[in-house]
Amino acid sequence: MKSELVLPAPAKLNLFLHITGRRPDGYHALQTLFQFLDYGDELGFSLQDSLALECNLPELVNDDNLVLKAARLLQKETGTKQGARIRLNKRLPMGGGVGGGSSDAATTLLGLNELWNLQLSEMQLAELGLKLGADVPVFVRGFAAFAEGVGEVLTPACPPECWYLVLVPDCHVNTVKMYAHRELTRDTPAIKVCAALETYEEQRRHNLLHNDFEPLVRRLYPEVETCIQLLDNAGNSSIGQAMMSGSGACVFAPFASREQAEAAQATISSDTGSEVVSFVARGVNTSPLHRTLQNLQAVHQLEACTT
Ligand SMILES: C[C@@](CO)(OP(=O)(O)O)[C@H](O)COP(=O)(O)OP(=O)(O)OC[C@H]1O[C@@H](n2ccc(N)nc2=O)[C@H](O)[C@@H]1O
Ligand SMILES: Nc1ncnc2c1ncn2[C@@H]1O[C@H](COP(=O)(O)OP(=O)(O)O)[C@@H](O)[C@H]1O
Repeated sequence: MKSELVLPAPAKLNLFLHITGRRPDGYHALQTLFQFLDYGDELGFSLQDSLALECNLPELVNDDNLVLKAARLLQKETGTKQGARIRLNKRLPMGGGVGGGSSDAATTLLGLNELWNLQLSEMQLAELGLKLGADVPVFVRGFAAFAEGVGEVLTPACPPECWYLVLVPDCHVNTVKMYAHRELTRDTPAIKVCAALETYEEQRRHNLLHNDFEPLVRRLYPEVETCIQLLDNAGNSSIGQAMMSGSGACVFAPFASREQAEAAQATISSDTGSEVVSFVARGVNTSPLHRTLQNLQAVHQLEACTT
């Protein structure tokens, strides 16, 4: 049995999201604060001659899957003839605003870089990642960040690592359609990088954080509006406002402890007859992917020392 490299593909939250303009190429200029969650998909990589994807959701096995796109891009850029069997265990909601597809792509870039011993730097992989999607670079770099540009200009940040209750509304929000919507707010004044974290702290204390997609998505998708209200009603012990992540549909509220987040989750479950899908996860400023890779490297170094 060939050994498998097993790596996490964590979710992200946008702790605020400001759209500050529209570029000539149609992409939007953003300012957003990314934090990872210790919850996500899992991928397994093992060497074989050709490239093949397996998934617990068979409908995801197609050429448009970002995992296969990332693997092919890496083959093309490096000229490697190596292949891989890639196993994707999908847990994250799709089109949920928590970056599942982008995170899968980033984990594939880092995983195959290891498996195929390509020795590309994280900067090189982040540049490749940007060709796959604006959210891929932050997952490749693996640090919580204040992001600008289209989401790829990253300044490390350390927002509090609190616990989040994330609700998954029963609807799929199309990111492209939301970006193209004529009623989207695109003129939020830009803030300076050096002031961004102070602004975050200040706005967080006064429940003034905002996501420019949120008013539009709440209006177009009643499921999202309902979930925000559920969080507002159940979140007595919440330490901040309920918000939407990315272009939706997921919404979240922060808590000081796992127990408090789980208590709010239980209240919502009993109020709704367990109809709303949700999960509790911790916000982390270093990606679980990078922690796993560092641990693997430490094990390899130890093995090299003892043999
Ligand atoms: C909204 C955000 C916030 O983090 O997240 P999600 O809700 O998708 O998780 C991201 O900007 C989503 O990034 P991502 O999902 O990687 O977008 P891409 O695949 O690069 O782009 C999909 C389409 O969205 C639009 N797009 C994307 C990023 C951006 N800064 N401006 C845009 O206008 C473009 O029309 C593009 O063709
Ligand atoms: N590995 C993947 N996981 C999830 N979605 C993927 C994947 N590869 C491609 N996609 C496509 O990308 C779209 C958005 O994916 P996703 O990253 O889950 O959304 P979001 O960024 O809103 O969280 C999906 O609707 C799907 O069509």
